[in-house]
Amino acid sequence: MLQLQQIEKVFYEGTPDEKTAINGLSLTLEEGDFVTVIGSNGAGKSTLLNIISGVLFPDQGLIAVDDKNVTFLPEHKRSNWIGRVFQDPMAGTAPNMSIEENLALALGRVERRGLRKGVSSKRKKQFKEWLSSFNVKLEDRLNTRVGLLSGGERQALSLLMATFTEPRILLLDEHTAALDPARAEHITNITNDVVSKHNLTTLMVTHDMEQALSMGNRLIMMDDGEIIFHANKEEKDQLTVEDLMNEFQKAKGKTMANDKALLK
Ligand SMILES: Nc1ncnc2c1ncn2[C@@H]1O[C@H](COP(=O)(O)OP(=O)(O)OP(=O)(O)O)[C@@H](O)[C@H]1O
Repeated sequence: MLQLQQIEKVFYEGTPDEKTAINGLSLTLEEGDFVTVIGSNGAGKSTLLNIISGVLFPDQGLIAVDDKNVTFLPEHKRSNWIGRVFQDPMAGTAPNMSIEENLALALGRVERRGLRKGVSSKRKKQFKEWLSSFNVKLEDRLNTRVGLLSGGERQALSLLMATFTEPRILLLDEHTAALDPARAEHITNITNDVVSKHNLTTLMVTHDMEQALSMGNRLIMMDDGEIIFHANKEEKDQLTVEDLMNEFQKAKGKTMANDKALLK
């Protein structure tokens, strides 16, 4: 359902700062695929998500969703079928608006209507149901300003806002990295639940190789804008963190002191 063909993205082309961020990358995702994306700093992971979401356009190559060419479709025209959660809990939600206003806005993006004056009681009931399914105790705080929520609560809300509209593609950009281990685990569990509940086609960037191995049905490793290793479900189930480090070394001829080199 998502096809990336020979994607190329170069920053500052023709200048001394020229940097090839994505280098002839091709990738096809089937409906319901959940791909974890790992790679060293500057490997091109965020650029890849930015190109899929229309924040950036590629210099070359083609992006198709459900066989429709969307390569140069602007970001705002993709927002009704792409959900995205960022690393920064402050991103993706409006801090001065309440939980219910944020949810209504997210819904409005898809239902093609803006924020109405107030939220109907039927809608409030729906919001409460959605929130309680996430087990973060936000269902009785619909009128709380989002800026007052903890990082974990905000990430849960962002994840809900990115998924309750059942987007065609869900993009997760290190969305648990800024959280303490207990909260990160909770968001990880919610992510697994919501992705499987809606059978969402998902790309998740992470620096946590354990997480990359335990989540999803496919894994890709990137370096220098290329996919240097790809594992399907069966292969992934057999892999260890050490295997991933070996693959990285094999592909790049680099020696790593420890997994931090790939993780961070
Ligand atoms: N807007 C930009 N302008 C110029 N260079 C950029 C821009 N965005 C990314 N780059 C460069 O492109 C390369 C890939 O960056 P990208 O952020 O995609 O890597 P990443 O794999 O997400 O890294 P990290 O794990 O550190 O977040 C890097 O060298 C980066 O400096």
